[in-house]
This record gives sequence, structure tokens and C-alpha cells, in this order.
Amino acid sequence: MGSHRNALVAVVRQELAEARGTARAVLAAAESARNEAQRRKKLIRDAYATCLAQLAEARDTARQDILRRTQAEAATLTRNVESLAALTASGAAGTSWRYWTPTEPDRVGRPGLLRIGTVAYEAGETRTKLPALVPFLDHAHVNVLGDQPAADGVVSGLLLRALGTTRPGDVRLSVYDPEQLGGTLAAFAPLGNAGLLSFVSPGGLGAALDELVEHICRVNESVLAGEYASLTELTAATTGPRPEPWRVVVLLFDPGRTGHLTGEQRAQLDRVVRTGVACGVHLVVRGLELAPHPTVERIAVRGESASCDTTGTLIVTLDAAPPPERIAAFCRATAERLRAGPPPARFADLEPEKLWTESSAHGLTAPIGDSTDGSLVEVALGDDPPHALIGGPSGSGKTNLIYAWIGSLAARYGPGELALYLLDFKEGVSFARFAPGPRDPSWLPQVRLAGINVNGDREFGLAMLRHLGEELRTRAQAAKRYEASKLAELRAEDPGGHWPRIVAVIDEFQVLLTGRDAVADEAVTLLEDLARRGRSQGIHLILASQDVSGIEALWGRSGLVGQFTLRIALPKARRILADTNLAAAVIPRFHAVVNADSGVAGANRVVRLPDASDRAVWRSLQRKLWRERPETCVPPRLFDGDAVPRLPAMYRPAGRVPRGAADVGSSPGAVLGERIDVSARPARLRLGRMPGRNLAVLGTRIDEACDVLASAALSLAAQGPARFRIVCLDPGAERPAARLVAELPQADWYGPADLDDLFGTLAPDGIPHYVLGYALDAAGPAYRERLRGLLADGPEQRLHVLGWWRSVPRLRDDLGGIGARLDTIGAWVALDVQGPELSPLSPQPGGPAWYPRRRRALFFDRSVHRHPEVIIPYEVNSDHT
Ligand SMILES: Nc1ncnc2c1ncn2[C@@H]1O[C@H](COP(=O)(O)OP(=O)(O)OP(=O)(O)O)[C@@H](O)[C@H]1O
Repeated sequence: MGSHRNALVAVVRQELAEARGTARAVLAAAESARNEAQRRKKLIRDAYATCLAQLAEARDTARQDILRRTQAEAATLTRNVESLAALTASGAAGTSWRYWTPTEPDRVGRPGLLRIGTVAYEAGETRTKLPALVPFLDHAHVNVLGDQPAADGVVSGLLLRALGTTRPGDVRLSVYDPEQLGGTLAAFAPLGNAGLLSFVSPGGLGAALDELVEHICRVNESVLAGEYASLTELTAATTGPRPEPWRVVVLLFDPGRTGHLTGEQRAQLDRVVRTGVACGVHLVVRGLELAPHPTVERIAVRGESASCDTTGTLIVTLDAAPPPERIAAFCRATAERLRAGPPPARFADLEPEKLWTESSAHGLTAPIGDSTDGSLVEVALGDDPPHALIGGPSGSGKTNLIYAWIGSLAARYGPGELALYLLDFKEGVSFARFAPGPRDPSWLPQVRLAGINVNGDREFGLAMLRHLGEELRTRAQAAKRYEASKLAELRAEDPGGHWPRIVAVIDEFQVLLTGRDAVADEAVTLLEDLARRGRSQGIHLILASQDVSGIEALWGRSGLVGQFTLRIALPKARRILADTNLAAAVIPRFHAVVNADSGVAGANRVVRLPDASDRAVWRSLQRKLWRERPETCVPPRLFDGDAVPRLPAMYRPAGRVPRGAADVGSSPGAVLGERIDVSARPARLRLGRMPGRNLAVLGTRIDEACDVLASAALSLAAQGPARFRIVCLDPGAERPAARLVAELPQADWYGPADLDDLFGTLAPDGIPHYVLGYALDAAGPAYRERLRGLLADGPEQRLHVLGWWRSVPRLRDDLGGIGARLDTIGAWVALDVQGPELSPLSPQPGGPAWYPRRRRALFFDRSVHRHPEVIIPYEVNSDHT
């Protein structure tokens, strides 16, 4: 029993032990599960915290980014708004009173917005202020409501800004101030002296409103006449001054009172509100609410602040009222200026709104200034009048007038419509501005030729006239082909052709005509032809002179002067207008009388001329036109009488020396200098195998003689194989002669002791030989015989002498003395040799009319010239200029 119990106990114990073991295991598993759960919970907590931190960081970055962008955008926006404000309310429209001065608009300027105060604005971290702007002239009536005296400050500020941004006389004020009897705006009273301000009496409001309504009716009926919607539109369409001034009517009511207006007055006021702005009538009403209308700008004043329709809910901090003494000073100055008349047009006012829109088929019309009422005065060139004569004493403004005219034409007519040829016989460079220069690369695209410092070179004037004469012939032939009788018809028949109108301006033209010589005779003939036939071929002449005798010389040639029906007389000009027409004697400085009827009294128009001489103003127009030039446009030819041309590189030997066998051509051309012509061609002497093909350079100017010989030799060397023998018998010429030897491919040097050698070795070998003789007259009698033989027989064997003799008698001595035949000298270049001395060499009895001058030479080639021609010896080495 005891063992059974023991056994039972043992079983129970065993089971208990097992149950405990199981319970322990279960506990351990539960604990491990709990631990795992706790670990996971911690993990999740940690992840959550990280997530939160990351989110916070991301949010922070995003916020920073947004803030940065907002700031940048706000800054840009502020800048834009500021520049917009500066643009729409520039100068007197927006400057604070401290720095305020009136700014007159240009002719095409239209009123913008006006500042009344500032609006505070947060631009990022900075607080900034923008001008608060309201519309007024051409845009709105202004209705100021609220506290006085700030409201009065707004009114006087707006009025001053409006007056200061318009021309004197363009705004007329009426003030109705029944409480203060005009005292509120007393500072504006000086305007009354010029009729720009009137006060309406306390009982006169009804009549004043009736008058305004009638004015609006009249503007609608006779000024706008159904063609324009508003005065603004009409003014924009015309070039003249504003057809009607703005009428600004200020009505100052006391806000504390009521019953300001009768029913009839209210109805009239409403009519003005509805219709006034289009007709230039603007109300400024304080203390009475105007009927709502899109053209009413309401400004509600509270203390020193305000809100208005334009700025919406933004609070405007109002500017202080302008100081009364400043208003009064401005009004006095305006009245004074009005009495003195409007200021003359500025050069920029002559510019059209768009460049190069005009066709010159029927003529050239351009304003050159304005009349005393401010409207531009146009001057026409075409079939009638075809040509113009300008006169006025020195300093009266002829050059300035020419600049103004050229600028005005050039802005309207492009290079396909207008070609300009400009010549100034005065000493000076007035036309140089049209050509590219070292300081300004721009040029006027219409200018084909500009001549400056031409006073000594009448031949250049002649060359220009000849060139125009050729153009006239070309046009006449084309007109004949197309059966056209004038340029407009030719252009219509030949639309693909290039037929611009040509305007040739010759300042101090009388220089060309004075003197009884071949130049004057030919110039008159050419001018007469151009004046007579140029009219129908679109070639127009503008001649200017300060010299009465020069103009009188023209009067003697009735065939010529009769064509110049357009006369422009500057102050104190004589003989430009008809004798009975004394207008030029009484016009003030910088004015001109324009008369398109040959100067008869009754056809005068007085023009105020703008200042077109100012280089900066001119340059701004020229640069604009230059940038617009078509690709085909080439710079003008500039002839400067004071400049010495250099021998062009193409006439100098370069690169490979031509081989002996190369073909040299039958008559190589020796280049001697630049011709005085429109295209600056070189003067050439053909050296063929014919008797007399030698050259004599005559005179004592060593530099120029050396340059002539050097350019002849170098240009011959550049054309093909040739052999040169340099004979230098004057120590003064040794340097340039030695330089020439150095530059020539095949040249030998002969000094005074080598003359036997020279003559002894000269033999024809098929290649041209050129003997360049410096001071050949120094060879002396011993060599004369051989020299004569060489001159006579050499050219046919291609042996040519290009020699310098220091005088004509010495040349003659070398050739056989008095009575000697000079046939062996087929061509000569005379430097400082007087005309009569050249008579033995010249076809004209008594010699050519030639007055030697620096860097000019007379060239005569018996085989091509009827008369000698003036040339400019090229500078070959730059030792002497
Ligand atoms: N309309 C003008 N407004 C302002 N200045 C002007 C005006 N016209 C001319 N001038 C100035 O007057 C001066 C003389 O003018 P300009 O050289 O045109 O006269 P001119 O008649 O050509 O004289 P000259 O025959 O001696 O050359 C210049 O300094 C020029 O700038």
C-alpha cells in the first residue's frame, strides 16, 4: 500500500514535474515572444522618430526653398514694378518734390501716369516703397474724396505733375473754389498771366459746365469730325502740335456741405464725366462724389493715407503737398515761356516714327524745322521745285540747315530711294561725318560721295559734275527706251531698276564757277545741263553760298538760276530772294525763309531750324540708319583734299618675281598718281613700242618727283618682267632712289660716274628696260647726244626713259636748246612749274592754266589727252608727309 502510494506520489510528482517543465517552457516562449514584440516596438518607434525627423527636415528644406524663390520672385517683381513705374511716370510725373523739375515731352510723347504717394511693399526681408500712380490726362477724371487738407495736397500735386509733363500751353485750368474763392490753388495763379488759368465765380458753375459741354460738342463736331475716336488718336496721327489743349476743370466742394449742385448742373456734370476724356476735358473734383464711370479714378483720403481705384486694396501713403513757392515759380516760368513762344523743334523731332517708309518716285519731301506754332515745315524737291539755292552770310547756319535737311531726308528715304553726293568747297570737314572715320565707323548709307577740303581742288567738283552728267545720260537713255518722260514713269515701267533720286549738295559752289578757265566753263555747262534736264530724271541740285558775288555770278546765267525755284534764305542773306522780298533781313537767328516760288514775296514760309550740328545727336541718327543698311550698301567715297593717297598695294611688286619669259603685254601702264575723279582711279601712262613713249617729270620738288618715279617703276614691276636702271645724279634723291632699288626685283644702280657704263650696256633683249633718271639734267653736255638717241630710238625697242628734269629749260637744253623739238617726250608730269613755262610741251599756245600747289601735279600724255589733267602723286614711302 505504502509502495503503491509511493508509486502514485512518484507518478504525480513526475506529472507535476512535467507540467512544471511544460509551464516553464511555455513561460519562456511567452517571454521570448514578449521580448521580440518589445524589440519590434522599439524598432518601429525608432523608425517613426527617424521618419518624423526626416519629414521635418524635408519640410524645412522645402520651406527654405519656397522662401528663397518667393524672395527672388518678389525682388524681380519689385524691380519690374519699379522700372514700370519709372517708365510710366518718368521725370516730373514721378520724381519726389525735393528733386522735382518739369520735363517736357518730345513731340510724339504721350501722357503717362502721375504719382500721388507710395505703397509699402514687402520684398523678402526688406520693406520697400513703390510709387502709387494714377491715370489722368488722356485717361481719366480724378475724384478726390475724404479728409482735407490732404485731399487738397493730392489735387495740387496732380495738377503740378500734369503741367510739368506737358508743353507750356497744352493744359488750361479752370478752378471753381466757392469756399476759398481760389485761395486753395492760389499758387497756380501766375498761369493766369498767360491765359492758362481762370477762376470760376461761386455763382458761375452752371455757366462754366454749360460752356464745357458746348466745348465737347464742338470738338466732336469739328475737330474729331467722326474720323477719330479721341483727341489722343488725332494727335498721334498728325505731326503738328496738339490740335486742342487739355481743359482741366477743378471743382472744389466742401465735403461738409450738401446740395452743391442743382439737378441741371448734376446732369451737365454727368455728361462731362461720360464724354470729356475723349475730347481732352478732365475733371478734378474734390468733396463731391462723381457718378461711377470707367473714366473716373476715385481717391479716398484718410488722414495721410488713401486708397484709389488703380491700387485697389493697397494703402497709399500720400506725398506731402508740393511747396507753394515751387508751384508759383514753375507757373511763372511757364507763363514766361508761353509768351516767348514754343521752343523750336529738336533735330530728333524731324525723324519720322518709322524709318525708310517713303518712296521717292514722285519727289522727296522732308521737314527741315518747324514754324512758330510748332508744326513741322516740309520742303519738297521733285518736278517742281527741282533744285534749291541756299544763301546766308558766314555763321548764319547754312551747314546746320544742310545737316538738318540731309538727316530728315535720310531718315525717310532708304538707300534704294535716295543717293547723296556732297561737296564742300569750304576749308573744313563738315561732310566728313557722313563717311567712316577713325573714331566712328558708321556712315550714312545714302551717301555715295563726300568731298571735304576741296577748296583747292575745283577739279574734283568738276569730276563730280561729270559723273552726275553721265548718270543723267544713262537715265535719259533708259527713259527713252521705256518712253518715260519723268522718273516716276521710268520707275513704273522698270520696277526692277535701281533709280534712286539723286541729291547733289555743293556748299560754297561759287568756288567752282569763279575764274575764267576751262574748269569754270565746263562746270557751268555741266551745271546748266544738270539743272535743266535733272528735273525729269530725278537729279536735284542744292547749291549753297555765303558769297553775294558768287550768287550774283549765278544771276548772270539766267538759264541756270531760273531752274533753282526753291530758295532758302538764312538771316541777312542777300540776293537769294527776289529784290522786293525783304523777309531774310528781319528773321531772327537760326530761322530761315523757305520760298518755293523763286523768292517772290508772298510765298515765304518762316522756319525755325533745329540744332543739327551737335555731333552726338547726329551720330545717334546715323548709327540707327547705318545698322539698317542693306548688305549691298558700300561706304561712300570720301575725297579729302588734305589727305595724300598711298600707292595701293596692288601696284607694288609682291610675291614671286615674274619670270623673264612671262608675258608683259604690249603696253604696260606706269601708274603716276591718283586721278581727281569720283572713283579715285590711278593715272596711267601706257608705255608701248611707239616713238615718244618716255616720261619727263618736271620741277624742283624732290619728294614728289621721287614719288612719281617710284610709283611708275613699282607699278611697271608689278605687271611683269622688266629691267630697271636707276640713275641718280642728285644726292638729295639718293635715299628714295636706293629704296626703290631695294624694292624692285631687277634693278641696277648708276651714279654720276657710271653714265658711260649705262649707255654702253643698254641693249634691247625683248624685255622692257626702264631708265629711271633722277635729275637727268645733271648728266651734262657730254651725254646729251646719247640721251637724245635713247629718247628717240629707245621706245620702239622697249627701252623707255622715265626722267626727272629740274626745269623745262634744262630739259630743252638736253634735247637741243631753244627751238629743239620735244617730240621724244610723249608725256610729262609738271610739279612746281608755272603754266607758261610748259608752253613748249603743251598743245595750248601760251601753256596750260596751271598754278602749282603742294602734292598736285599736271599730267599730260600726248597720245590720250586734249588738255593736261591734275593728279595727286601717290605717297610711296612715308618719309615726307
Ligand atoms: N538752328 C541752330 N540751332 C543752334 N545752333 C545753330 C543752329 N544753326 C547753326 N547753329 C550754330 O551756329 C554756328 C554756325 O553755323 P554753321 O556752321 O551752320 O553756319 P554757316 O552758315 O555754314 O557758316 P560758314 O559759312 O561760316 O561755314 C555753328 O556753331 C552751329 O552749331
